[in-house]
Amino acid sequence: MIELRDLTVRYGSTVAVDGVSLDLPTGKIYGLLGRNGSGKTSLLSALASYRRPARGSVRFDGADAFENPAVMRQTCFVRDTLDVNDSERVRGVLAVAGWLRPAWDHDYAARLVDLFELDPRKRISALSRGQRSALGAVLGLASRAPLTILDETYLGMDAVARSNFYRELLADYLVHPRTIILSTHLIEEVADLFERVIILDHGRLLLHEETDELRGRGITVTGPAAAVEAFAGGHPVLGEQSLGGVRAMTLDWRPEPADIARGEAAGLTFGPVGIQDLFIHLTSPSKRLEAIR
Ligand SMILES: Nc1ncnc2c1ncn2[C@@H]1O[C@H](COP(=O)(O)OP(=O)(O)OP(=O)(O)O)[C@@H](O)[C@H]1O
Repeated sequence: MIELRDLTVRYGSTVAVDGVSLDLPTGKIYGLLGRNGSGKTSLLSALASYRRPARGSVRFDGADAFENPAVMRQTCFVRDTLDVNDSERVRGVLAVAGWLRPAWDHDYAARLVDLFELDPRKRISALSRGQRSALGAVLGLASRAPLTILDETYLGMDAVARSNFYRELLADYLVHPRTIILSTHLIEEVADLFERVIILDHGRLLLHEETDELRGRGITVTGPAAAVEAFAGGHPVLGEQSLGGVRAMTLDWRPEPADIARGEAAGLTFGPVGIQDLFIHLTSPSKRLEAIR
């Protein structure tokens, strides 16, 4: 169990993380979401002992995490800076990771390097943005660290590389379960990987919930625009999209089976709530107070 208690991170007078308390059972994939500047990187930096909290604590299985060598060996924090020397070569960075990381898998790292078409001889300074991201993904996955934190590392990757990354992450996690925290703005793309979702808003914890429960908070109804609008009645709308005469509306409402049957008879189809719609709804300024219900 990872326990955050009243975790507070400050930069001078800026409070980046404001009294966050969270219990994170190990062996799950977490999605950490929040708008720009909401405190995600600051929280993850404190979690990985990169930054001393101004107040509060992080405990791993009861042990204080800050600058605790035993805990730090178990933690792999990959952020976009990669924390490597730009004059280093890819193969050198991988060799150091293999030396530092107790569970590093050399063969797996080599397979990932091939998959992402990385040239091991290249210097870090010569990598494109996407290649740097791919190297971050290799470092994060092949470390097999009990706590693996990926802070928007895959943002620079193209769609093919990201899809390879998501597939690899899930496949490797199923064989080697560990705690993985993914911070991302590509919410809908990654949401299927999340077992739990954590949302930060202005440094505070807005929500920590099972993904399935979140998806069940409402319903998405799709069909001819007029029928969708009639079905929606006055229920709060979390998001909507239109294409031609077809409309999809996400509603903050759990209809009864009889309502669904009535809707289906009118040609409507139903699905779960999109995490991104919910995120936008919950973090838009007027909705913040409704978040914890
Ligand atoms: N080194 C720093 N010095 C001063 N203020 C900082 C520093 N790093 C972050 N902050 C401030 O702390 C707050 C939280 O920033 P943080 O980087 O943790 O947010 P984030 O959720 O990761 O944002 P983004 O999604 O834009 O990457 C912001 O107000 C930011 O301006």
